[in-house]
Amino acid sequence: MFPDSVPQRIAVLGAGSWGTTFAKVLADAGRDVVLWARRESVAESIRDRRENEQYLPGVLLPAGVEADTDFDRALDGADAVALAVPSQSLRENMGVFRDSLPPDVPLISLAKGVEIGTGLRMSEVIARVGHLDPARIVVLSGPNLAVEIAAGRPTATALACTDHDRAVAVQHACATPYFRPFTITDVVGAEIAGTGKNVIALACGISDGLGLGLNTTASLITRGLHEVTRLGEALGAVPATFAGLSGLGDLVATCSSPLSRNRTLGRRLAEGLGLDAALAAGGGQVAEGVVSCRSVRDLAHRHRVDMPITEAVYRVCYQHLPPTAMIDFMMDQPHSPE
Ligand SMILES: NC(=O)c1ccc[n+]([C@@H]2O[C@H](COP(=O)([O-])OP(=O)(O)OC[C@H]3O[C@@H](n4cnc5c(N)ncnc54)[C@H](O)[C@@H]3O)[C@@H](O)[C@H]2O)c1
Ligand SMILES: O=P(O)(O)OC[C@H](O)CO
Repeated sequence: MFPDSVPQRIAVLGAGSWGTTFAKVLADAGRDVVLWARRESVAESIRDRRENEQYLPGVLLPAGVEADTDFDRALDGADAVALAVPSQSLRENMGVFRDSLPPDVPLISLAKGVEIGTGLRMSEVIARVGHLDPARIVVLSGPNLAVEIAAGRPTATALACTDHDRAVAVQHACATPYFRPFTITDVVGAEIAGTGKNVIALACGISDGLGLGLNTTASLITRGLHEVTRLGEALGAVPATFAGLSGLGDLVATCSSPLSRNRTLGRRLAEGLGLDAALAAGGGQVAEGVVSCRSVRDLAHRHRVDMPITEAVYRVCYQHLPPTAMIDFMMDQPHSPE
C-alpha cells in the first residue's frame, strides 16, 4: 500500500545534526527537501559543498536537499514540515513559523524534551503555540544517533500520532533501506520515553567516566526504564511503549554509544569538568538531558512519581553533588520490591 497522501515536498526546520540527517533520510526516500538553517554559513556550506560542515561534517548530502535561510521560502508548497530545533527554543521558533505553516499538513516533531516551566511535551508546545489540531503532529523517536544514520547504518524508529493514517503517510515518506519507521498511537509514551532517556544516558556517562562496570550501566538502564515508565503511566502513556523503539530501543542506544552527546557529557562531568565547561566541550551541540533532568524532575514532583536517577542527575548538574556521591545517593535509596 502506498497512500495518496504521502508528502512529496518536505520542509525541515533546523539544520543541526538531526535536522540535516533527517533531511538526508527524506531525500534518500525520494522526497524533495528544503532544509531551513538559521545561519547563512550553514546554508551556504550545504548549497556550495553539499555538506553541513558545522553539524554533520564528512557527510555528502544528496541533491534532493536544498538549503535556505528564509523559512517562508522553505515552507512554500511544503506538504509536510519537520521541526528540528532544540526543545527549549521550540516555543520561540513556532511563534515565528506559525503564520507561514501550510494548513492541514503533518508536522513531524523531532526534538526530545519537556519544556521548562510549563512541563509541556513538544507536541503540546507545537499544538498550543501553532493553534493546531494535535492529530496533525507526528512524533518521531527511537534509537536514532544521527551520525550512524547519516552513514547509512540501519536503524528503526517509531512514528507516534493519534491519527494512524497520518503516521502511515509519514512512514511512507521517510522509509529507506536503512531507516525503518514503525507507527504507534501513544504520543505521550513516545515523548516521555525520548525525554527521560537523555537523563538516564547522562547517568550512564557519569558511571562510565568513573570507571564503573557494565553491571552499573545495566542497572541504570533497567532502573532508568522503570522510573521513566512510571512517569509515563502517571501521564497516561501506554506501558508497552516503553518496551518499544522509542523506549528501551532509544535508551539502550543512547546509554551505550560514545556518539551520544548526553552520555559524553556525563563522562566529562565524571572526569571533573564543571557543567559549563562540559557543555562547552560539546562544541555547542545540544545535550537535552541537562535541561530535561530539571523539567522531568518537576513533572515527577507534580505527579508524585519517585525518580531517583533523575533526581541524582539533577543534583550533579545543579546542586554540585559530586559524581561519586551520585552513585552513593542511588545506592542508599530505601529498599523496595523491584
Ligand atoms: N543528533 C541526534 O542524534 C538526534 C537524534 C534524535 C533526536 N535528536 C533531537 O533533535 C533535537 C535537535 O538536536 P540536534 O542534534 O539537531 O542538535 P544540534 O545541536 O546538532 O543542532 C541544533 C540546531 O538548532 C539550532 N538552534 C539552536 N538554538 C536555536 C534557536 N534558539 N532557534 C532556532 N534554532 C536554534 C542550531 O543552529 C542548530 O541548527 C534535540 O531535541 C535532540 O535531542 C537528536
Ligand atoms: O546524542 P544524544 O545523546 O543527543 O542522543 C541522540 C538521539 O536522541 C539518540 O536516539
